[in-house]
Amino acid sequence: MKLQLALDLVNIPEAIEVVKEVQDHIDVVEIGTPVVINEGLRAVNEVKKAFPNLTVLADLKIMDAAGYEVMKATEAGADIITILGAAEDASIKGAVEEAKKLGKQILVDMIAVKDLKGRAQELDALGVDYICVHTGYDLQAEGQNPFEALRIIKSVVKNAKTAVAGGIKLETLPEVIQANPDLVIVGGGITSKEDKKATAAEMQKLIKEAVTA
Ligand SMILES: O=C(CO)[C@H](O)[C@H](O)COP(=O)(O)O
Repeated sequence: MKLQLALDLVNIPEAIEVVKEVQDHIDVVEIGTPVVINEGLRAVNEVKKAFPNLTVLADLKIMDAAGYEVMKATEAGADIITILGAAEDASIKGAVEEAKKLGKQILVDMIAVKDLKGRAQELDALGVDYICVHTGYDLQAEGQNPFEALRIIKSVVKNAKTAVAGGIKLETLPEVIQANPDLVIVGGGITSKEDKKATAAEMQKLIKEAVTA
């Protein structure tokens, strides 16, 4: 089980500062969709250059022209690129094919997918690397969380790794860990804290304890 830090509400220098602080306690750093919208793929490039040993995920939430966008994110230095589960199968196949060619990975974000079970099974058969349940900010604001969705996809996904995102905090991490995802994605649960390093370290500790238990 790995820990991914999601950076959404920062510019490039701020992103680099946050990663400097927590780098010893995370496995993956996500350049969030708002950062890519504000700064472009340059954000992926700058963070990868600053932290070549960290896995960098570009949260492009691709919906179309998938092969091309995966190629551009890869050129910028991304190791994992996201596509939406709601995209056409042709787009998913294009993303997977391009990523495999370039030695990169595809994470499918299931945000807004209604038939989680059915779509997860289809995506699993299409050879994606990760299937991620995600309660976005707009549904978090309505009090929703991704915990039940994680249990649903865990019951059907056979080949892909599973991931979970959406408002996860130190206090809710134990419940997430219990469902045993391969990747736990945390944004505000770390970035909103005064002591980001200590929070990430505590999260990493809980994950390590669970993995070795
Ligand atoms: O992709 C995202 C928003 O669309 C976020 O990166 C993801 O939800 C994780 O951030 P948080 O833990 O703050 O919810």
